[in-house]
Amino acid sequence: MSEERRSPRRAGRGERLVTALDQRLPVASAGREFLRKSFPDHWSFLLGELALYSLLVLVLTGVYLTFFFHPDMAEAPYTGSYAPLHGTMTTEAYASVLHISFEVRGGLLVRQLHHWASLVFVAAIGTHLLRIFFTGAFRRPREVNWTVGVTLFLLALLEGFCGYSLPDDLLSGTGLRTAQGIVLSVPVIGTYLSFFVFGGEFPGHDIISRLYVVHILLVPGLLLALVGVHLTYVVVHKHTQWPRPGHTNRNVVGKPLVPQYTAKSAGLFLVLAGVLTLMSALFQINPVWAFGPYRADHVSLDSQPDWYVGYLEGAQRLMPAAETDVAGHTVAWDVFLPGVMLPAVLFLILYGCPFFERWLTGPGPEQHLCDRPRNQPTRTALGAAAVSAYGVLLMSGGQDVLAYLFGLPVELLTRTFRTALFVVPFLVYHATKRACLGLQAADRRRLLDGEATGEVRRTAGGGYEEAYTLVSREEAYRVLVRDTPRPRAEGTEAWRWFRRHRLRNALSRWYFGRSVEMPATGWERRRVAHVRAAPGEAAAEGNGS
Ligand code: HEM
Ligand code: HEM
Repeated sequence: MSEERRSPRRAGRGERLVTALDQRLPVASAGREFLRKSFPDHWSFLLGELALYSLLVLVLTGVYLTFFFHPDMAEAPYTGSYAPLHGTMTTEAYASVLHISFEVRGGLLVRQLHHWASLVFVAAIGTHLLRIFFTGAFRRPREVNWTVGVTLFLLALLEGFCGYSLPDDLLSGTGLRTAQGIVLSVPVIGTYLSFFVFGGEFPGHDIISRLYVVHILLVPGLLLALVGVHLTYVVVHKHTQWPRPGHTNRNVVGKPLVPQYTAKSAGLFLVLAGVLTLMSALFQINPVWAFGPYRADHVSLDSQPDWYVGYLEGAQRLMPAAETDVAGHTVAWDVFLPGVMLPAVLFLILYGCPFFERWLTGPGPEQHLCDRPRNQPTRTALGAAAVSAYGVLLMSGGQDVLAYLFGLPVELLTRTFRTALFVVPFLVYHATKRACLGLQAADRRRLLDGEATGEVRRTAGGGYEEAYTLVSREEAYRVLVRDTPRPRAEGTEAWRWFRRHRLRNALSRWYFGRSVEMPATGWERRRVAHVRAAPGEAAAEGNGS
């Protein structure tokens, strides 16, 4: 377990206040070590906090909205202040959203703030997940925290979808209709499930009030409880950090929680809240009055879900029509595969990531230093390919809008995206892997030949040469300290033991087999001798298994 680095310094005002309170109420003494917890100074560590603070904005704005929102599907003619809809039959829910938007003081701002915050929330979680993935911060001992994180991601998507459906406008109703189609496509139990969820025929009279309970009670409760578990794990395991001189697998170097980190973090919250408020004041989002209330026989041309659900929509649009009859039950593969199987497989893969890598490496030491993505070419290439596949699906979800915008036939775009879904990730995988190996080779060259200073010198023989300097100690350390698990090799004891595990061996060679050797012996090693660790620091390449 890591130990935190302390340096002598004067206690700040915040710390003195805490000490004074602690003397009067000793409960805080238990948290003393917590107050001195160090936080590494790198922007990518702020993504998790961005998710945390957008969640806070969501809870605050969401509570305000609950004062005015009516989760009721009873219909009545609209009589509010938005004249174009006067006399139109709308549900109570829809009318209350118009009421929030046009009559409640600050209502529209808070609604827009809630919606913008939800988009930033999911985006922050997504990028946070990618940072954890690409730096290998899910490895031992953080596997369980990764699974807590994936569950948070799942809940966030569910929460966003429920919220989006609450206003009962044409767009949210179209989304619910799609969701019902997906539920119906579940073989054998689909019809019963749909009746159970919607309380009868679609849309019924219950779905909004049910989604409301899920949206304001069930999922936020689970989210907040799991965020608590998630952050407790972060405190217990301590942060990962980037390799630099003095940053080792056994310590955490950074600013203490109180006062420096708290100030920085509070600043981040204020900036986020300010930017979100500005966006909500300036940029319109989800103008439900323009879409009109939901009617089962209406659909607008460019109906689009929020971006994080767009990949599912895209998958549905790309899937060719396919149905089979099995023992009197219709299996609608064209809805079931993209609507149920795709997200299920996606999340299973996400849950499995740390365990898959662990299975390939076998038991190993705890890893507290972040991987530079280039040092794990296969993992990085797989991640990049997955992101590109996600991008293709997202664009396919908007294929009608793209067709309209560029004057292209929708069928042409559908066929193009179908091909792209297979070709693009394949190309991205290979290009990324090559790029990672190329970057490693460039690192090695820079270590051995030094860095060009930009100075050109005249040699004694009359020629010209470029001047080089040795790379800095910090840079060399960053390159040399890396985790390079070896694939299982034939002929060793381990190989004999692992002969029974052919699949595992083959996967291990594919996953860890390609990497550029860094200077390790003889003159090469002497060339980078200035990087040799000071006492107490991790030796160069000492972090590998
Ligand atoms: C509601 C959503 C989430 C919140 C509020 C949240 C918050 C945080 C915070 C504040 C940290 C510490 C700072 C940092 O390393 O960024 C953190 C670390 C971590 N998070 Fe999340 N997170 C969320 C979702 C996720 C997801 C979706 C994953 C992965 C699937 C994940 C995995 C992790 C891991 C493994 C760490 C430890 C990283 C390290 O020590 O470097 N989190 N999270
Ligand atoms: C935690 C993540 C949350 C997400 C991602 C989220 C997302 C959303 C979205 C996208 C909408 C539709 C907004 C619109 O009409 O433009 C919405 C509506 C709503 N949300 Fe949330 N929300 C979250 C949390 C909460 C919480 C904690 C509460 C209450 C305690 C809440 C209460 C509401 C209410 C009452 C509405 C309907 C009002 C309206 O649409 O104007 N939300 N939510």
